[in-house]
Amino acid sequence: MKSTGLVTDFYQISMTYALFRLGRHKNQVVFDRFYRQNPFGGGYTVVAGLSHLTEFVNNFRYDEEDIAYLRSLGIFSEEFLSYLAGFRFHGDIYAVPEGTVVFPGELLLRFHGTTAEAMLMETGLSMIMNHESLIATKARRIRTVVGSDALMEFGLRRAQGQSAGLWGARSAMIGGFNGTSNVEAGQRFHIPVLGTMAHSWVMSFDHEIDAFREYVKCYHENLILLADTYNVLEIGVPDAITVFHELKAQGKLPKVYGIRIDSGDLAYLSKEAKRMFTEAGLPDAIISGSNDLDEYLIQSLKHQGATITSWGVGTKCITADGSSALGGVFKMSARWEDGKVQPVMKISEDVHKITNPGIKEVYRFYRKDNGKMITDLVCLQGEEIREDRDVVFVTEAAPWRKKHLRAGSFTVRPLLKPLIQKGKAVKLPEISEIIDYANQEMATLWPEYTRLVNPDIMEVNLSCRLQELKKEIIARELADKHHLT
Ligand SMILES: Nc1ncnc2c1ncn2[C@@H]1O[C@H](COP(=O)(O)OP(=O)(O)OP(=O)(O)O)[C@@H](O)[C@H]1O
Ligand SMILES: O=P(O)(O)OC[C@H]1O[C@H](OP(=O)(O)OP(=O)(O)O)[C@H](O)[C@@H]1O
Ligand SMILES: O=C(O)c1cccnc1
Repeated sequence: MKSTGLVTDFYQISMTYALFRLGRHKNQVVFDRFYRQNPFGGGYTVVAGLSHLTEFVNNFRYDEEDIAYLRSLGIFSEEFLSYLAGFRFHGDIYAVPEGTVVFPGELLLRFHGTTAEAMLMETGLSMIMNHESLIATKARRIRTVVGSDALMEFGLRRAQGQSAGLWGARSAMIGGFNGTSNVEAGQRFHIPVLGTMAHSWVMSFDHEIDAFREYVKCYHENLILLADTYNVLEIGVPDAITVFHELKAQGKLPKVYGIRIDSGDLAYLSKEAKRMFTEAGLPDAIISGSNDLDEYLIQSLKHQGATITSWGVGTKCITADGSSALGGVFKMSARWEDGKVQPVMKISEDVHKITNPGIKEVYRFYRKDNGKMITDLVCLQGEEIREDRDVVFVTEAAPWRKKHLRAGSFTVRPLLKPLIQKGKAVKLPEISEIIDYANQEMATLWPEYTRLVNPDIMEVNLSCRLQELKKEIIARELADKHHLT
């Protein structure tokens, strides 16, 4: 596999070089990954990207041609270039598993390594997780409105590049799609490849009915005929009915058969088509719909009584229409000084940009009686969280607001799991397990958090000890700044 060492921003390499010259590149640090705002104005984000991330880390090295290119810039010493030539990640990464539903401000990934490792790898790590989590989230929004209908990912032709199409298709599966038209994704990730037929097939014949007849001679299952090349209700549906009657007479009508409508008024056309199929004795015919669909259009079509139960979604999912990026960030939270760990934080004029210091864990609380999610807690490593003790959450911005959980009324689990240990990736779950887990995760959220517009936002709590540590660091920094000590 190609090396990924150059998949970074130039400043990461120039800073690493400067640290190298100072002899500080091997200092140990901890970085946190989190995001500040849900995409699409929604109530959550779905984590995706860890499989790609482990590939990225495994291949993070500088090959001869990478070194030759860096040498050609005429900036770096030979000593530094030979350090890069031997560079490998030896640290640890803990991450919230793919398919987990997460919220703004909470810790999603904790990176332990040298300063050089953190700097060189930050950009690629963020790029992968921001992209794939964004697509998984868009897909999940679409899944929440289609219910149990079939959902096909059709976006490759409109994806922003091959890699976005490939990894986007995998992310869409984590977000709840049933399969993809992207054949490379089927091969790489063992996910179902699905599809119907294009106008080019119908237009390769003089008459639409010939195109349908030849297709059903060749294929005997999943016979979804594209019915809108000429006129859905006057030509497409009658032709499909004729062909399905012919198959029925031969005892060859499969379980899955029907039409796809890709233009016009999808509500009206699908209702009429369903009526025509039913009157023709084909009530099981599936009506599939596509054409620039997204979660809002599908919701509207359902409200209009559309009879579509199989949805093809391309452009709007693969390009994450409505939110061009997930703004996940990667910030230092601790560093080692003279063998001792020092919590650090970014103090900003903009209160939203203040970070949380120290080595932290994140816990999720569920109601014991119905399994629904209650809240999340970010705390310092070593804080004891137990199901047999009461827990009190204190709102950071309004300390008079307290929420009590009685011992025995909740279950709790840590969200971060080891992803890379001493530079080696742990075995990740199969995609089918990730998909099952993602579906279970969503089921723990009340619908108030999953509605498309103005959803409730799950509160992420900071433990009292973490809040204290933050206050201490801020007070110390401000005192230093104003020479008060
Ligand atoms: N009943 C409906 N209510 C709301 N929007 C609909 C309805 N039916 C279709 N749409 C959506 O309206 C948009 C425009 O549909 P239209 O058939 O005009 O598409 P088009 O892109 O012009 O057609 P074509 O794909 O043939 O070029 C599409 O996104 C389509 O999914
Ligand atoms: O609409 P999307 O959600 O992106 O789904 C994928 C689209 O790709 C195909 O269209 P094609 O490229 O043939 O062009 P068309 O829009 O003219 O049908 C297909 O017929 C869908 O309309
Ligand atoms: O299989 C299909 O129907 C399909 C595939 C890609 C794009 N549009 C439709």
